[in-house]
Amino acid sequence: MSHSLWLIVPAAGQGKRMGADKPKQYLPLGEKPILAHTLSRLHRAFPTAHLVLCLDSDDRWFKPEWVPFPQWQRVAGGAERMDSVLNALHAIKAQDNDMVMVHDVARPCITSSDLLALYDAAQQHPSGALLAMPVADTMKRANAEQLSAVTEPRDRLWHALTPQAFRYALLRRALEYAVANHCVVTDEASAVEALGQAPKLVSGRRDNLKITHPDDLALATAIMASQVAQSSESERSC
Ligand SMILES: Nc1ccn([C@@H]2O[C@H](COP(=O)(O)OP(=O)(O)OP(=O)(O)O)[C@@H](O)[C@H]2O)c(=O)n1
Ligand SMILES: C[C@](O)(CO)[C@H](O)COP(=O)(O)O
Repeated sequence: MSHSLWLIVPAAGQGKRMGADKPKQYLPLGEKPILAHTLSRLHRAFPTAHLVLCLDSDDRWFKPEWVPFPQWQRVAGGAERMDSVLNALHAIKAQDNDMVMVHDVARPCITSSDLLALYDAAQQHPSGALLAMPVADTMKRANAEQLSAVTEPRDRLWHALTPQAFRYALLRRALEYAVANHCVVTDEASAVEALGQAPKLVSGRRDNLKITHPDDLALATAIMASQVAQSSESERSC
């Protein structure tokens, strides 16, 4: 039996660190807003998936024309990212074994190859999977005066990215457990880890940037231009 794929896109953040006059997902990258780029990348990889978009109830900027999916629904965001995702899980009519993939709206540079690799890994691993990047730099822990107090060993240390994908029943149980136990988790994998399970780390591209600060906008624009140039180059060489 084949199981449905649900794409949950938390997009109810305020973008405080960006400090713009609107939430960062509505800032333009080239000819369209960040939100439209992210949804378009997801749609290119999974055109028949069901999209669940978490938006703030007071959102004044969203336009349905930016959604390329034929099947989609809007749900209210919550106080934290984890509350937005849990609202989405409560709103959908999914089967326990359906696959749920969660992707930040603020990561518009995601590629189809990473999306498909993550999906395959999540199908194979009962505890789910997340895109991640091994830490490349020497890691310092600061003291209260922002002096470099300790160098932390970086072996087996990874940066967590999105998307992260899990079976519906597991992810819902994990986030409900986190809420009931007052654990604030910043990604889905942490909630699953709190149940004693270990999701698979899938090595992802280093250009899957989360737009967070103002200078990330120029970086994302450059990444997208380079990705477009690379894909037309590979099409020409076929
Ligand atoms: N209550 C919240 C908070 C965040 N998000 C989403 O979670 C993702 C990751 O959050 P982050 O990059 O921290 O975005 P913001 O919360 O908007 O940024 P900031 O922390 O600077 O305010 C984003 O896609 C954001 O829209 C959400 O859906 N609901
Ligand atoms: C989910 C995430 O993007 C993985 O890196 C990240 O944890 C979100 O964190 P934030 O505190 O909401 O920026």
